Amino acid sequence: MEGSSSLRRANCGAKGGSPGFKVRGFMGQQQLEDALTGMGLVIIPAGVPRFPGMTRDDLFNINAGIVKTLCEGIAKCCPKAIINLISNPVNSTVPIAAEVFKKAGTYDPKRLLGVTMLDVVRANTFVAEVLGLDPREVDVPVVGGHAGVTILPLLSQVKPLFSFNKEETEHLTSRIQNGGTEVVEAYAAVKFADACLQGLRGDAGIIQCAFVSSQVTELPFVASRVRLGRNGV
Ligand SMILES: NC(=O)c1ccc[n+]([C@@H]2O[C@H](COP(=O)([O-])OP(=O)(O)OC[C@H]3O[C@@H](n4cnc5c(N)ncnc54)[C@H](O)[C@@H]3O)[C@@H](O)[C@H]2O)c1
Ligand SMILES: O=C(O)C[C@H](O)C(=O)O
Repeated sequence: MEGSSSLRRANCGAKGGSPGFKVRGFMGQQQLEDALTGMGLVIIPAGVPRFPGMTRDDLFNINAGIVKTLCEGIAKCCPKAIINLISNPVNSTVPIAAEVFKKAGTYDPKRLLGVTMLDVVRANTFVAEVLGLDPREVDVPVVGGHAGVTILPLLSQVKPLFSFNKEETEHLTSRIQNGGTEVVEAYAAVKFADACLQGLRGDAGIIQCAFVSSQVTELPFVASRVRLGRNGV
């Protein structure tokens, strides 16, 4: 077995038990072929996530190798599968997968996709906030890549149509481009608060935790200062 690597495989149409599918687990390089053989869709979220202060590019050295290995397995065991790459940096893991498939002679650009839907969901949410609408009523086309300035929200094409001024356009573009960083920092803050609460168990006294975002200063929930008492109050 190789570390904590794990692969999950869902079989649609299995009999009995859960309605319509069952999940099986596989571990390590030696079970990779069993996990992949016969698959029509492979979704890859394997690899390390980033921490505050990191860019997605900082994940390249580890995740590139993981994606390469998995794609070599796909080329061998399920060359016709549709591949959804979630592992970051998506801007690089998709080209890595493409090169693996080209080398194996199985490359089909229509079956290789980088997952960037979060950019669209966040764009709809942030624009809806400005317009005072439900995000489900808003449609913001987002093109380009999945990192910083490569994420390009087409604010002139928003539905319902709206003409944003320069300040709104700059604010929304920046927030959409940095939405992932916002989430990474908020998640770290929540984990930190949780660790503080765990640490308080059985302790008398009060500790103070400062959550200071390095990049996103507008967000009250990221750049907040919390005072935690013995019961987390
Ligand atoms: N494209 C997107 O929209 C998007 C969204 C969220 C996360 N991500 C990226 O997805 C990746 C995973 O993020 P996460 O938050 O789920 O991390 P996580 O640490 O919660 O999960 C990663 C999983 O990968 C597994 N893993 C590690 N090495 C592996 C290997 N060699 N083979 C198979 N599995 C392996 C780990 O055991 C773990 O279960 C990160 O690179 C993150 O940046 C992308
Ligand atoms: O930003 C990240 O590191 C995770 C993911 O790519 C995201 O956009 O939320």
